[in-house]
Amino acid sequence: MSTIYTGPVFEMAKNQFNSVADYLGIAEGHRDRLLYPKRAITISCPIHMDSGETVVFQGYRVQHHLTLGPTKGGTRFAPNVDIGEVSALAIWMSWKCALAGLPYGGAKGGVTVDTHSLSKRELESLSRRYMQEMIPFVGPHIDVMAPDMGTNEQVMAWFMDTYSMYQGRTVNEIVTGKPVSSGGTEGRREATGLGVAHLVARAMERLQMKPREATAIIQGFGNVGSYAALELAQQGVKIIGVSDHTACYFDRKGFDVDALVAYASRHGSLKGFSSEALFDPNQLLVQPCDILIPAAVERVIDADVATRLNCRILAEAANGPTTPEADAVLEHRRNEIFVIPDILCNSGGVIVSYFEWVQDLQQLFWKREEVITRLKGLLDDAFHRVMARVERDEVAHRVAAMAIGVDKVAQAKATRGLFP
Ligand SMILES: NC(=O)C1=CN([C@@H]2O[C@H](COP(=O)(O)OP(=O)(O)OC[C@H]3O[C@@H](n4cnc5c(N)ncnc54)[C@H](OP(=O)(O)O)[C@@H]3O)[C@@H](O)[C@H]2O)C=CC1
Ligand SMILES: O=C(O)CCC(=O)C(=O)O
Repeated sequence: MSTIYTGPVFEMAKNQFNSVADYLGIAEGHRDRLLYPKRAITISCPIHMDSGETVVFQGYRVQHHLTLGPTKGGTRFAPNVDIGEVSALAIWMSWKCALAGLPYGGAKGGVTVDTHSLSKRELESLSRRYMQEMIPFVGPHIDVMAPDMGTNEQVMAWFMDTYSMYQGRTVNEIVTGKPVSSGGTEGRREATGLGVAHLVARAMERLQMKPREATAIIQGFGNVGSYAALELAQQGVKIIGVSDHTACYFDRKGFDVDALVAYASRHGSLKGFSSEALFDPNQLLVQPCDILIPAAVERVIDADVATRLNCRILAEAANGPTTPEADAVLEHRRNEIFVIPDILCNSGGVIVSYFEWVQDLQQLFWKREEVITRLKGLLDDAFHRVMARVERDEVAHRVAAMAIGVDKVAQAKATRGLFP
């Protein structure tokens, strides 16, 4: 099939899917309908810049499948966003939601933009224009957006407000990851990082590792990386390496995570935090540690890096950090490195987004404790199902996790009449 879906990130999602389809015995003739997105929307967002000129930004939204309910997924504002990347991210959302047992298909959206170059007013204009252009294609029972790289609670509030003004009433349930004051839920801000740390704790239990003796390195110090660091530090794990786009630090003595978070929120990045601990970002992932957490962009662990990894647990907080070639290396190293695959590892975010959507639809709001208890329950359930499959079929952790997700979507399509 010739398609618009191209590029290295899409090829990765396709390659992973085909490996899982081989394992599940899905016939060739049924694969395209499971893999290729149902809808891909491309928009142009003309924005009046502070300079007086008008700049047109390209935006996307890809809705992967509609079999289990509305589609769900984040919106990414980043310089290299393209239709292939967004489609891969939407496909991964589908397997992630199905693995967690959420009544959603996957979606993802984005705008090709470097948000660091925008003023707050320009960012608001772009956010509002993006949602305005998407109004015909989204809805609380069609497609529900959320934050991803480069977007945050404020952007979600602008999305919600733009959609609500069009409807003439407040429609909280159109997006998740909103501020609590605008119909957001307690716990969503920290949900992804907290979920990562919770699953790392489960992995440590299985490996009989003690958190107070463990060290961690985290690449990416935004929403996910910073909350994962805070939660792991609470467990007693020593954070010995951190990085963002602007700086990279490594110190075997460990960092004061509260100080890192306070610095990053005051300065907008980690740049300037320390001059003694500055480190080469290209060497960070291969430093010796117990827990390695890529929490930034895709494809940072290729075959070469995988060969040189020096960790016991690889917790994939980012989407798609590990290439299929690296997976082949990790398969040989399966007794050395315990992988928590992305669609399991970072699923805490969409799980609490689901809770937010449910609360908004009911206009009945839960206490933080209830949100977190339910989150941990769903994460534990998914973790145990993945581990049971790994043990039963002796497959890699990623294959087991994806197989549960793909199988659920395939079964739903079959009962609705896709497969004869
Ligand atoms: N937010 C969520 O709820 C969820 C996010 N994810 C995934 O987690 C990852 C991070 O998302 P999120 O934390 O929300 O995004 P943010 O935009 O909040 O943070 C991204 C972080 O990654 C850093 N970064 C970007 N490029 C690089 C690089 N090449 N090397 C090192 N650091 C880099 C950024 O640095 P700087 O600020 O300097 O640019 C920033 O610290 C993404 O893969 C996302 O898809 C998955 C599930 C849910
Ligand atoms: O919270 C959500 O709905 C989606 C989060 C997301 O984009 C992701 O899990 O990759």
